[in-house]
Amino acid sequence: MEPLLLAGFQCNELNDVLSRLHFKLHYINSYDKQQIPTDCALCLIDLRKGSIINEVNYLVRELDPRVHIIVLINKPQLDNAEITTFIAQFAWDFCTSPIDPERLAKCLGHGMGLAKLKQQHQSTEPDFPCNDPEQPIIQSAVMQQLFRQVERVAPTDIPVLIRGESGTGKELVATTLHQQSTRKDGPFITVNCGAMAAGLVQSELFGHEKGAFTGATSSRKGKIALADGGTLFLDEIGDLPAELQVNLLRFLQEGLFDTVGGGTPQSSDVRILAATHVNLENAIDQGQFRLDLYYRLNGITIETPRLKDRRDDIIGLANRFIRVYSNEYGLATKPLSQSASHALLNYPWPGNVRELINRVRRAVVLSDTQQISAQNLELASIDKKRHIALSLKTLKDTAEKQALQQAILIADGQVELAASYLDISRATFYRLMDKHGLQLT
Ligand SMILES: Nc1ncnc2c1ncn2[C@@H]1O[C@H](COP(=O)(O)OP(=O)(O)OP(=O)(O)O)[C@@H](O)[C@H]1O
Repeated sequence: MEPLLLAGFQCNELNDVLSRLHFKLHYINSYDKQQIPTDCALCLIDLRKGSIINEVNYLVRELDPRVHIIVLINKPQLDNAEITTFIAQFAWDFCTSPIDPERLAKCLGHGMGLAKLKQQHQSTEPDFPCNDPEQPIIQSAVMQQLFRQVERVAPTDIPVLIRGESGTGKELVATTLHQQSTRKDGPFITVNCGAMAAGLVQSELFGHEKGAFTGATSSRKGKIALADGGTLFLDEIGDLPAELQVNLLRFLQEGLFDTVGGGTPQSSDVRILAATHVNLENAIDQGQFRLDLYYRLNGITIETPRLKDRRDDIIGLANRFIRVYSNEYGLATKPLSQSASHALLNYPWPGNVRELINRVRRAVVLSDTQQISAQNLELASIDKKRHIALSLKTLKDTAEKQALQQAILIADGQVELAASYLDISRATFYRLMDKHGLQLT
């Protein structure tokens, strides 16, 4: 029987549902590591009293990152930023009061089954589902959804605008669109509109004839002509100079373009994909990007999410890159330590997947123990800082709660008097009682 970890339970209301499930119930009331069964795959946390949020923040850090967490809350708590942040960061699912026993039972059964499957699979294969180093890691629901969209759009010739922060995988999406299209045997040509020298952009994109300018000793094909029969990927499209925006627009409208110094319009059969990390609508408002070009490029939009918004991909990606760089440098492939996994999952990743790659590559080279540690990833101090901040907050909250309890006791349950002992108003006293889930007995 699998242990179901239950945290924060203070009432018997759910005993019926829980007894129907064939799990070994394991209640914990303090949040230290010793109490957590090592083989638990599912954890149900009752946050309806709200006051244990700091403690459960500790708890989840002690859990194996593959443990599924299900949270119970009251509907109004959806307005509480601390609680919604916790749910967004850690929960696999949540149920709101009044709890529907059928829904909860299904949720627990499903959560346990899936978590067990993941644990079994990942213990033999760290970066399920994708073992092939050429294939993207798509374990999060949001990336699975994105790649389903890619699959549907790829076989069409509709232009696609890929938007997302730097390092989120825009180029990866573009290459996948090409590989899954009918043009896959044709060329895939990338133009980085931000990286081309201003004077050469025109010739890079459209090509030039012999003698078109000083130094043009022979004629040369541009990227548009080179992409004939395949895909042209215009990266950082927001950086394309205004003059070239006009020429590109003409090509997109008429299929024709002029080489530099050439007299006869040329044609090329290409599918256009474009990517941007800047907000093109703002660029349009500021007169830096043409609205008509925007419409031409934006047949379909695909948004690549930030890494911090797809936590389920982080461990799979890290394992992938550990393997890639261990092979590249001829080193043993090491697993991530528990603290390294937690640090990876808690870090905000401003540089997205590219930053993850850099940290893992460094860690692979620097690690001199059996496992890759948070220190090797240069995330140890960040993790510690969070611990200190959390413990300070927990200490403050605990002291506050104790002071309230003592004041109620000494004042014999008279709120006015208890509030005056603590030098706070009656309203504040009630608010704090609510925060800590205290009641007058
Ligand atoms: N899901 C994924 N699976 C495997 N590798 C990934 C994934 N997403 C991104 N990467 C890798 O991360 C790196 C950065 O991705 P990519 O270059 O596609 O990002 P980008 O959004 O185009 O970045 P930029 O805007 O800086 O050009 C690449 O090496 C890419 O292969």
